[in-house]
Amino acid sequence: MAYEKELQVGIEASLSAAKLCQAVRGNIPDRIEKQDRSPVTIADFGSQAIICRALAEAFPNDPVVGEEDATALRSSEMSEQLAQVTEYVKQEIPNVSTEDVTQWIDHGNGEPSQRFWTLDPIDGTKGFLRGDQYAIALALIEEGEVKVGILACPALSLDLAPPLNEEGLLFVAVRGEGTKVRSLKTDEFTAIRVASPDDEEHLRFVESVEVAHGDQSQQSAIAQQAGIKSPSLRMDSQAKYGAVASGAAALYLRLPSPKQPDYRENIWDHAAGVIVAEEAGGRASDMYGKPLDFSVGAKLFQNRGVVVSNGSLHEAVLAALNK
Ligand SMILES: Nc1ncnc2c1ncn2[C@@H]1O[C@H](COP(=O)(O)O)[C@@H](O)[C@H]1OP(=O)(O)O
Ligand SMILES: [Mg+2]
Repeated sequence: MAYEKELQVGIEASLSAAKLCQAVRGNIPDRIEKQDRSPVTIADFGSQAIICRALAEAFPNDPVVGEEDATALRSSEMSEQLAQVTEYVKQEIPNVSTEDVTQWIDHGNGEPSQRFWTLDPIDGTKGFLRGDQYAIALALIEEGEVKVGILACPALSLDLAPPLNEEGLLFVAVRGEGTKVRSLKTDEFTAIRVASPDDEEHLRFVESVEVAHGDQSQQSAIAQQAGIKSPSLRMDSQAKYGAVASGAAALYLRLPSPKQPDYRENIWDHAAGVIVAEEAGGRASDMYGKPLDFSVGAKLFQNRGVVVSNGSLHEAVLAALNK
C-alpha cells in the first residue's frame, strides 16, 4: 500500500477535526465574515489548526495550502473568538496556547509546490451554519496530480447499504488503489464504486444548495438532456463527491454562475473529492471535458465549471454542454 503514513496521519487528524466540528455544532457559533464577505466560524479555525499541526509534525517539509489564515483572529476585536477556538482545540490536544493555535492555522498558508497538501477545514461553511452538510477535505498533490484524498462528512448519510446509511462518513482514496468508506464511529472500511449504468434508481444528480455557487437552471437542463428524469439532490460541500463515488447519485454538476462568470474554483474545494470519485470508477472534468488541472496554483485557473459522473454518463453530459 502506498502513502501509508500520509493516510494514517491524515485520517487521524481529520477525525479529530471532525470531532471538534461536531462539538462546535452542538452550539452553533456566530457567523464571522471574511473580507470577501463569505462566512467563517470558530470551527473552521479549529479544524485547520488541528490538521496543520499534525501535518507539520509528520511532514515538516510539505507546504499546506489551506483556506483560512489567522490574521483576523489575532486582532484585538477577535480575542474572544480566539479564546473559544483554543478551548475547543484543547478538547483534542491538551495544553495548547492561543499562540500555538494561530501558528498552526498559519502553517496552512503555504504555496503550492512539487508536493503539497491542500485543506478545506470546513467545506460548506454555509451548510455547517444551517445545520446541513459540510466536509473536512484534505488532499495530497504531487506533480499536479492528486495522490491521496481524505474527505470527512460528519452529517452525511446516504440511502445505501451499511455503512453508508450511518450518519457521519469518512471517504478515503489513494491513486491506483480505489476508494473506501467507513462510518466515523467504527474503524472498518468498505470499498465503494460509482453507480452502474443500469442503476435507474440512482440515476439522479447532485448540485449545490447555494444558488449563487452555480447555474441551477442550466444544470437541470443538462441533466435532463443526459437522460436524468428525477429532480436534483441539493447538498452543500464535497459531500456531493461522496454521493457520486458511492453510487447514491450518478452526476454532480457545477456550472459557472451567470452572476459570477469569472469565478475560478479553489483547489481545496475539489482535490479530495475528485480522487474519491475517480478511484471509485468515476470521472471528473471541467464543463469542456478538460481534466481539472491542480498544477497551476491555488485555483483551477485552467478550468471552467466542474462535471463529475459515474463515467458512463460523462460523454452524454459533455455533448449536452457542447450544444
Ligand atoms: N460563484 C461561485 N461559484 C462556485 N463556487 C463558489 C462561488 N462562490 C463561492 N463558492 C464556493 O463554493 C464552496 C461551497 O460549495 P458548495 O456550494 O458546493 O457547498 C465554498 O468553498 C465557496 O468558496 P469560498 O469559501 O471561497 O466562498
Ligand atoms: Mg470550501
